[in-house]
Formats: sequence, C-alpha cells, structure tokens
Amino acid sequence: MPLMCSLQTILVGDSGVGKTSLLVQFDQGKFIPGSFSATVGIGFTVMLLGDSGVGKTCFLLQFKDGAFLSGTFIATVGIDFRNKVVAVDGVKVKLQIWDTAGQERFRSVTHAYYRDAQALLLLYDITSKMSFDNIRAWLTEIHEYAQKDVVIMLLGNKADVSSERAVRTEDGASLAREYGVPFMETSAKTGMNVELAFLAIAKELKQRAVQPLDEPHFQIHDYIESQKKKSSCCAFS
Ligand SMILES: Nc1nc2c(ncn2[C@@H]2O[C@H](COP(=O)(O)OP(=O)(O)OP(=O)(O)O)[C@@H](O)[C@H]2O)c(=O)[nH]1
Repeated sequence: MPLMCSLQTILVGDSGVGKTSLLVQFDQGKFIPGSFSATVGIGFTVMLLGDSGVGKTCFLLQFKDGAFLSGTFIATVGIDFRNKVVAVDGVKVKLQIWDTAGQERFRSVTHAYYRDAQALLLLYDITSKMSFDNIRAWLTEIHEYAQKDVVIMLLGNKADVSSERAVRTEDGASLAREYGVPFMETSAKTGMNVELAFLAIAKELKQRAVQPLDEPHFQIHDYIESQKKKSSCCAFS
C-alpha cells in the first residue's frame, strides 16, 4: 500500500492581506483581480461516502463547478477536498467537502476523518445493486467512527441512467426511513438534486449552529420532500 500522509496548513493574517488569493493561486494556478470578499465566519465539513464508482467525485465537481466529468473513471486516492460558499437565508456558509476513496484499501485512511465531519452524504449507484446492499455496512462504519449527532443523507446517484436501474426508488426510500435519514435520487451528470443535497445540509447545520431556541426548527426531511425533483418526471438520456 502506498505511503500517504495528510498535512493541514492554516493561513492566518489580517482581512485583505491576500490569504484567499494565495490559496486560489495554489489550488487553481490563477489570480482573480478585484474579487475581494471577506471570507465567511461560518463553515462546516461535509464528507462524501459510498462504494468506489458510485459517483462521489463527479457529484462534488458538479456542485463545485457545474460540470460533469464523463469518460475515464479515475478512482480517488485516499481523500481530496474542495470548498464552496453557499448562501443560506442571506448568510454565507462555507462548506469544506471531503471526497473520500470508496476502495476498501483506503478505508483505514478515511476512517480517521469521520470524526471531523458534521455531515455525511452517503451515495449508492441506482444501477448497482451491490453498492446499495453495501449501504448497511457503510452505516455501521458511520455509527462506529462518526460523531453521534452527524447529519446523514442517503443519495441514489446516476438517476439519469434509468434504463439500467437495479435499485427501485421505493427501496432507497424505505432504507432511509429505517435509519431515519433523508433520501433522494440524484444525478451528477444532469445536476438533478445535487445543489439541493448540499443546500439542505448547509441549512440544517447553520440552523443548529445559530438559530435561537425559540424559532421553529428547520425540518430537513420536509424541506427535501418539497424541493426535490423526482427522477421519473424528467427525460434522461
Ligand atoms: N451516467 C452517470 N454517470 C456517472 C454519474 N456520476 C458518476 N458517473 C460516472 O461514474 C464513474 C465513477 O465516478 P466517480 O465520481 O469517479 O466515482 P467515485 O465514487 O468518486 O469513485 P472512487 O473515487 O473510487 O470512490 C465515472 O465514469 C463517472 O463518469 C451520474 O450521475 N450519471
């Protein structure tokens, strides 16, 4: 097994000295002139989990860049991350999203990160019965390694390839009910429900962090049910 290590570096300094620009230059190799906006003070860590090939990396890139990576499948090695700021009820919320390798051989590396995640998006592939059957094992691992109050969402990805469907929508919904977690089908290819998944997570975490006790609690299940697009209603290739 290749030797891997993860290093975390924190950029500190006064507002406006160029911390974000330095990071963008390092990450994307470019400088964005005149784009100063103060980095938001509220941020959460979200982790993507699920078998290798279910579409975690594509799901993240669709959310981050609005693009779909088709063609050659390159499995993630260990763990990778991306940041994205979303607006939740007028407040900027920064999501740091960890994309984990689904391959078994990286499991000990990814376990180390579970405890730092405030939300977990657990994906299976609707064209792969095995990826769905493995969800129970993923949930067992989550209960072993993650924080007790972590927000979990179950996602049936690749809903655009309905001709090869191997897992019924009802079966996904029923498993989610059994574990008391919200559920929806998504497509990293078309973008269906991708933004909604992250937005619902951001809303739930933000309300937990800042909402006064006397205000009504945000209901993530109700929010998703009212917003999600059903795969059956859309024409897919
Ligand atoms: N049709 C379709 N293909 C998808 C979708 N999401 C991902 N794929 C394809 O599925 C393959 C695997 O996608 P990845 O995002 O790399 O899978 P992963 O879960 O990150 O895999 P690991 O990094 O090994 O854990 C790629 O060939 C993608 O093009 C989707 O929503 N629809």
